[in-house]
Amino acid sequence: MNAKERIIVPLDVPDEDSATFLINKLEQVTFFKVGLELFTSTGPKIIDLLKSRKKRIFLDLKFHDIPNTVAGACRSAARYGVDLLTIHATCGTDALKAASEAVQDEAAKVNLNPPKLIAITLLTSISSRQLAFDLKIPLELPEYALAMALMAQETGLDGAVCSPQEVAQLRQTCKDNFLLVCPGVRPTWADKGDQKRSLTPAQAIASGADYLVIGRPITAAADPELAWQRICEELITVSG
Ligand SMILES: O=c1ccn([C@@H]2O[C@H](COP(=O)(O)O)[C@@H](O)[C@H]2O)c(=O)[nH]1
Repeated sequence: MNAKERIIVPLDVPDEDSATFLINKLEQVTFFKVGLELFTSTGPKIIDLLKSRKKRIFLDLKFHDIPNTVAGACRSAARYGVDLLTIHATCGTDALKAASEAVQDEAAKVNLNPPKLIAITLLTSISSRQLAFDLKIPLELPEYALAMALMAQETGLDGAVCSPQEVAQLRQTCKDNFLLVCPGVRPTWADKGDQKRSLTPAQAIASGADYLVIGRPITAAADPELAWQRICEELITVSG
């Protein structure tokens, strides 16, 4: 995979027209993420639109519910034929197993490739202080993120979402084929915004990330295509 294919651009916009505008501006981008804002607005229409443009799709709905409910949601998502799908690791092992079985089973029924089901370890907007004081979790942050990733791996998930600051440790400990997807990535020239545990794109790839989710540094730039190209050039120096 070349550096460009490792960048996933989130379409964090309110409607189909705004999404279409970005997709058109970013012609060379091959992988887009559809999250809560856009999917809640457009429903599956946006999936059809991206497929008609031959784009890869990360459906980032971050399921978090009881086993029966997440399994049902995963069945519905598996019918879209998307590439990546998220669930919170904190659903626990029963829900993760049910979700994983559901995507495999439903995709086979409809004769599609199952989406890679990946677990959110700890949102990249959470700091160590918030982990301790807001979430009341007594572990150190890297230890907690690793525990969530290992639980996901043991329950049969395909990968995890983690911040670039934890990815080296997860890469060392998890299996080679366990996908590691990093949001919270920021070039030195971009604003961090609400992201608390960021590294640059080149640092994240050098630390072992398979994919980088990079949104506002590209989508909020005056020239999104130029911002994307600048990031690609920075990445080529580490991954070719
Ligand atoms: O822990 C997480 C999980 C998902 N995200 C999503 O990634 C993008 C990041 O966008 P930026 O504009 O680059 O901050 C966004 O869609 C989040 O929902 C995350 O940031 N952290």
